[in-house]
Amino acid sequence: MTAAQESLVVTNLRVEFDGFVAVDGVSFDAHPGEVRFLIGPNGAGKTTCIDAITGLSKGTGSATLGAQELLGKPAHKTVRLGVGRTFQTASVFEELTVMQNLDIAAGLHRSSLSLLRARRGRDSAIETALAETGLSHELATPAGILSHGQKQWLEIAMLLVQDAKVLLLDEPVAGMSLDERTATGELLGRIAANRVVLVVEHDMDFMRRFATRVTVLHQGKVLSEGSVAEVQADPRVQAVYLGTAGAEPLATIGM
Ligand SMILES: Nc1ncnc2c1ncn2[C@@H]1O[C@H](COP(=O)(O)OP(=O)(O)OP(=O)(O)O)[C@@H](O)[C@H]1O
Repeated sequence: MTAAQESLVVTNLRVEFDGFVAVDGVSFDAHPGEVRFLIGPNGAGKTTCIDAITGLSKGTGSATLGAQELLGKPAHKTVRLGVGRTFQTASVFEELTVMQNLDIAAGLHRSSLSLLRARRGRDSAIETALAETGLSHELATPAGILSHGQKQWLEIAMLLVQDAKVLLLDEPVAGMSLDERTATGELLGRIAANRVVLVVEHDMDFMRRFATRVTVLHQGKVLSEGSVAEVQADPRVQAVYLGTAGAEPLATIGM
């Protein structure tokens, strides 16, 4: 796969819903080679940031991938520019096999009938995505009976097959076992080598283990940014996680 080494740069992003400012002047950047985390208590504006970047919500300010402005583009054009995302609930085709899901992602324009037939040859992007995500032994498995973790990995594999330059992952380890979380963290580290990987996550243990850089949002604004150690040591972050309903207690996040 040949994803370009372009960075995602978000500048002064603002999203308003009927007068309520959900994202208020947020700036951050994410580069290939790092596993970037966006954390914050419930309602901090994390998902809304991703929605704005991917064209699902209207935002002002700027979000660029290389020289391309993403804001204001419809969602399908953002996808074509190489920006892929996953949702908290995996959105795979449950009745189709792993291979058929990947075929669809690869945009191989086959008839419905041929999609239902076992395939002989596989293209190299699919081979690589299968190997990366550890799904090579599940080719013929209907996606609906994959484990929760495997469904998330299939979604990631679908983005890899599309050669996404940016992967925006919304709570990718929610509901996963500890082993699946570890496997996911290791997967993210591998695929981030030449792509932008931005993870929205509530799981603080996962964040501590796998984040290379973290932005903390609170009430629509950037509260803190830095390495895991830096944001954990930031008294403003500690105060938010101590005093905000819905946030995990400090003991859980190790602050
Ligand atoms: N379509 C919408 N219309 C109105 N308000 C919205 C809409 N989407 C989000 N919001 C509000 O914007 C704020 C930020 O929501 P968002 O989902 O981005 O937070 P979050 O940090 O992702 O939270 P969580 O961790 O709970 O998913 C919340 O107060 C939410 O209720």
